[in-house]
Amino acid sequence: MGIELREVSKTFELKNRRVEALKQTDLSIKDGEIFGLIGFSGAGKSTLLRLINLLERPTSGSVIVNGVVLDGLSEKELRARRQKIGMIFQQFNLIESKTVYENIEFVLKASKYDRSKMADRVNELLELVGLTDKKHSWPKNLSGGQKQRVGIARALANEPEVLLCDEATSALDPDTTKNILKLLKKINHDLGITIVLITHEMEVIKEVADRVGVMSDGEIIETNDVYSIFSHPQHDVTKGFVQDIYDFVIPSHIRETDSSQVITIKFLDENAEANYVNQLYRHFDLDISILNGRIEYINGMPLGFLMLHVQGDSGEIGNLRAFIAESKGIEEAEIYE
Ligand SMILES: Nc1ncnc2c1ncn2[C@@H]1O[C@H](COP(=O)(O)OP(=O)(O)OP(=O)(O)O)[C@@H](O)[C@H]1O
Repeated sequence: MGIELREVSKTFELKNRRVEALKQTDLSIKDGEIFGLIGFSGAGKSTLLRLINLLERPTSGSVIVNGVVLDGLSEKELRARRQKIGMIFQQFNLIESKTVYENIEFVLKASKYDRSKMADRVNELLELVGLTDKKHSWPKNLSGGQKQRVGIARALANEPEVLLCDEATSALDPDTTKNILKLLKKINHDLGITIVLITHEMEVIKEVADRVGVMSDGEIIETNDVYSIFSHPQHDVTKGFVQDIYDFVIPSHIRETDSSQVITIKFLDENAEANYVNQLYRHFDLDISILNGRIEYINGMPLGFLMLHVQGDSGEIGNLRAFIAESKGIEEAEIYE
């Protein structure tokens, strides 16, 4: 089950030109995972996301959600299926003239929800997103985070199997972003809902996603689990995104020569926390000073970076590099400019 895009493409025909927003793409998103799509503006993320619920019709190919071929459905069948695919937006899309309670109730009314159970369902949703005390508030009196919580409650009203998030945290400050991402993780975990989110921030991917697809120029150029994307990015665009989290620059006073070299080591898995530096000091007759260092935790697994300034005999520096190359779980990192 899950979400399958098979040879899907989308071209917009404008008056004087065609825009190939999504080139022919195959993508499988597993049932119950949180899949992140990252890319620069114009990469095609929104187009791909909107193809999953057929808000955009594909120019070619098939969209299959939990075994149902969406592009084979009639408009009426599609409307019914769409209730099983919730969506939240950067600008929240609330109805300003309705209270928080009425905003959620509106979605249930539109789907002809059983009237006798409606109040209970709204209250349950308010509880789930932590807004019970705001149920009679107006959208204009809510913070951005609270507005997005209403958006999430609306999207979950009809018990969807899939939740699509279109830059859902881009209008929020970092702390509020973290809280909303925590809520999305809880929803994914407790309700088993598959989540697809698009973002231009690697922090969001790191915080919440299980797997990630990197988009550039209408294509998914790289797909992997989040740890692998951070530890071994392949494509230059991916390397650029990843570098943002350990933004090391070589200090300008350091002049690199044969006997003065900057080496950045990457520590993988449990080695990220082991004390390799002591070993390096002990084994090599070199002056080693630490210029920068950081450990990231990605889905609970550590990934460490350590930038060293190494001075001494160039042959011995070569030995140190060979030691790093031979040691399991550590390797030299490229510094992507
Ligand atoms: N309805 C449309 N009509 C014409 N061109 C469109 C339409 N929607 C998107 N595009 C074009 O398709 C390309 C991909 O746009 P899309 O919005 O999918 O990218 P994105 O990665 O989501 O960017 P952003 O982060 O800025 O939203 C862009 O060149 C965009 O101008």
